Amino acid sequence: MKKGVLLVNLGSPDSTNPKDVKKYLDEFLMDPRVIDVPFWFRSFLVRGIILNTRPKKSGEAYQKIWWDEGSPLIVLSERLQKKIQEKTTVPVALAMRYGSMTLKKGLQELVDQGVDEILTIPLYPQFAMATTETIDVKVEELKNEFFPQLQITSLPAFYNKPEYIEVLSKSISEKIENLDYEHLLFSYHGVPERHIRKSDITKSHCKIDGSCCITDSPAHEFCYRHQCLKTTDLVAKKLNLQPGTYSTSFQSRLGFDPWLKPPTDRTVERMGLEGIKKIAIVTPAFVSDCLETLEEIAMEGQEIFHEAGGKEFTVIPCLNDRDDWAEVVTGWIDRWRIVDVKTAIA
Ligand SMILES: C=CC1=C(C)c2cc3[nH]c(cc4nc(cc5[nH]c(cc1n2)c(C)c5CCC(=O)O)C(CCC(=O)O)=C4C)c(C)c3C=C
Ligand SMILES: [Fe+2]
Ligand SMILES: [Fe+2]
Repeated sequence: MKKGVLLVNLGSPDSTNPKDVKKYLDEFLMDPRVIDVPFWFRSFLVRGIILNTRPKKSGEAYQKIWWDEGSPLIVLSERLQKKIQEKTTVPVALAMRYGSMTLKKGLQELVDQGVDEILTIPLYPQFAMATTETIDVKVEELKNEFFPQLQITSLPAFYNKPEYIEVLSKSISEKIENLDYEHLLFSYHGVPERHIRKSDITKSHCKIDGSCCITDSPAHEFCYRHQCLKTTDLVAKKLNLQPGTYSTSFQSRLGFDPWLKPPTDRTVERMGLEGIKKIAIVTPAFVSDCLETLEEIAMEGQEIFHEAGGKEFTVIPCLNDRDDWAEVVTGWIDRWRIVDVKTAIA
């Protein structure tokens, strides 16, 4: 069998034009694993309310971060794919869960190169319904409909893998080692609390309180909150961060349901109001810099901090196409090529 790899990231609109943003947001927000309510209600919320105003606002936000080559998330993912391809003999393609760089095209690209066994690598460190699960489900649908001959496996979330923690920690220490910061904030993309309960395979563990995510349970394999807290904890141990000098928050809330807490914007504001002058912020739910890091954190977050009295706001870049990160992913691919997926990421 000939093996190939499909890297998968979230996707971006084709341009910052509100028409393109609307098309992209429609596909994204109509995904039942992103807005997980019955179809009629999702349709009413997304097509009847959100898409009337959001595309213009989001288009303006995208304009602030857009590069000459296109969306940062896409360009950075392409650079990573090229670097990995230079390091391995296995064909490596790239696709997005939403937008024009579809999963179908990515799978087809590998099939055209004679590949019949594929490892998909969702470029998300932590499992969530709205990240890893939606990719796995869509790939399965496409396999059943168009590529029944393919054997496909998915790389599980790597939130706690030593080689990932090592490069993430290194990327942070490079930025903060000579920095006189007072607090390091780990800001993860938020999800509605309901998503966490739905993903609880034990149906009894997740209380979304101070204890469940640090009490051993099989639920953790699919608990986004546990996995975010664990990533923070492992990095803190690696960097020898002292208690009280770092914390975790969740950004990008949308809608009125309860989302994971504490929210990043309120946390940053509170720190400024409490007299903290210098903070550093890292965004480990994102492997590539994107709207959520370049605009929501580096621009909006910084403004909120300054308005609340803060002075220095240092944003740590995502792993993007760092050489050591490309090496780590290539290591997983090569171990999968020689043995299997469990060994690859053991
Ligand atoms: C109900 C809404 C959303 C959920 C749940 C959600 C989860 C989620 N998203 C990411 C990663 C990214 N999200 C990005 C943009 C973005 N996210 C939402 C909504 C939800 N995300 C919206 C509406 C948008 C679009 C922008 C906007 O209008 O504000 C991006 C950036 C994409 C880019 O082109 O740069 C990323 C990346 C994760 C990891 C996640 C769950 C863990
Ligand atoms: Fe999102
Ligand atoms: Fe939990």
